[in-house]
Amino acid sequence: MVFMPSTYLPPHLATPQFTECTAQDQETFSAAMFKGFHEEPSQEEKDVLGAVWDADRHFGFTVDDRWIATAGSFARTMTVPGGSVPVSAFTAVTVAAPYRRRGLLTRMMQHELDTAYADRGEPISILWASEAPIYGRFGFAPAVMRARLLAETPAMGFLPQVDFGDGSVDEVSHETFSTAAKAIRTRLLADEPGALNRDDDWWAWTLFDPPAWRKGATQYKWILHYNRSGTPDGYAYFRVRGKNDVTGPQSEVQIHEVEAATPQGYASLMRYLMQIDLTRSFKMRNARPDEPLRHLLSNPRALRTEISDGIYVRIVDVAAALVARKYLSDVDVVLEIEDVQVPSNNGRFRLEAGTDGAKVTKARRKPDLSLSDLELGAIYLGGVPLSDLHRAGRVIEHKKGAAATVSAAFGWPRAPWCVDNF
Ligand SMILES: CC(=O)SCCNC(=O)CCNC(=O)[C@H](O)C(C)(C)COP(=O)(O)OP(=O)(O)OC[C@H]1O[C@@H](n2cnc3c(N)ncnc32)[C@H](O)[C@@H]1OP(=O)(O)O
Repeated sequence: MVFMPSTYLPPHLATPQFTECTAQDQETFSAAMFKGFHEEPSQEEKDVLGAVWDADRHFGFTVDDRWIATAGSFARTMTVPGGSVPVSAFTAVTVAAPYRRRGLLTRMMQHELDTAYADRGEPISILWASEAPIYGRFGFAPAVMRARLLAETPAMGFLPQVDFGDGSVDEVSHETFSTAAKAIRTRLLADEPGALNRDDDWWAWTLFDPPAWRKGATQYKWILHYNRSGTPDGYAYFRVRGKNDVTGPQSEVQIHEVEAATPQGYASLMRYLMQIDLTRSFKMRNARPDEPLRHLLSNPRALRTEISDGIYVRIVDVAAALVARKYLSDVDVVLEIEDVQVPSNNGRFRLEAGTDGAKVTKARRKPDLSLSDLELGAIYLGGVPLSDLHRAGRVIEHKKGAAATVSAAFGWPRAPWCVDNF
């Protein structure tokens, strides 16, 4: 006989209670969350992730003191064109199978949208979507793309004019790597829209390398590029998946992150990674959509590129988000925004902006463009041109030429990119 507590109610009779986390809930909350993702992490993984966990930002639904739905966020800072902004990095979304499709996710999302700016001053919420159709209805738009790069390395070859500089690349210990990489990334962060800040705990999570995640490949190998005077100015980390067949060695290099302060450092790191003995191919699961590697190659066709959605952006407060970034050209425009979930975002906003920053005021005059929060999230980081959304019929142009003007102003020389997993 199966024992049930006397208060037990089967799912169709139970009423889930909205519940905010306390520090004491960490273990039961994360157990429910991992279950929702079909994951069974080691204690070490729980500890490393636990170090960045913030009880005050997590919530969900309980039934009889059991978590049956989870969600929450991390406080991060994201680089935006010409600046940076506090963001709510939304995550840990699960609803237990017996309670799915009863509107619990919808209620958790509304809580996030009601509190991100009003309570925490975060005008933008971002997330990685487990499945692409889930979040558009809540105003989250794919705004940062990621590229999956694959190539047979012997077929690649570098252009003769590539400048590899006069430094060198070396494999180093985790400790040496971590100290140098933190310093290099701190210098580069301001120029990388979409990138998230990392404190020491986030670095520990980023470089975390448990055997269960290697799937037959080596542990991470850490490399630095040293410039002519011997100062590290670039880094990469990667694994090698050993493979042999009758034709000989066929190992694959799996690259996780490459950062360099100079073109020479970047080219040298890439050459190192493409020319490791006994390897014949490489794979990079989350490369920049505008990864410069292709411009180094004599045979660019050897590089296969698959673009897919990366970070989703939700503008939670229109005015605060628009003034947080800079613009590539001058623009004075009235945007009419429609936002179903955040009433204060509805209406007409005058954006007077340029290379020095922006001013946003509520407007009375006729709009130049009409769009919803979803389109605004998509264009915000400069990765999706507004003119594309206009051509797709998702932005209405009331004043001829406004779509092109606003599209140019929202653009940025670098495509947004995010390699941080949260
Ligand atoms: C940021 C992150 O953490 S991403 C991780 C998301 N979580 C997961 O993938 C874990 C496994 N999945 C789940 O736990 C759940 O299925 C969830 C959280 C995705 C959905 O929770 P639910 O409580 O069932 O969602 P809810 O009932 O509020 O659904 C709202 C709407 O979204 C739709 N929807 C929900 N999940 C999906 C999905 N996976 N694909 C497409 N549509 C979906 C529903 O059909 C519903 O549509 P409707 O309003 O037109 O009827």
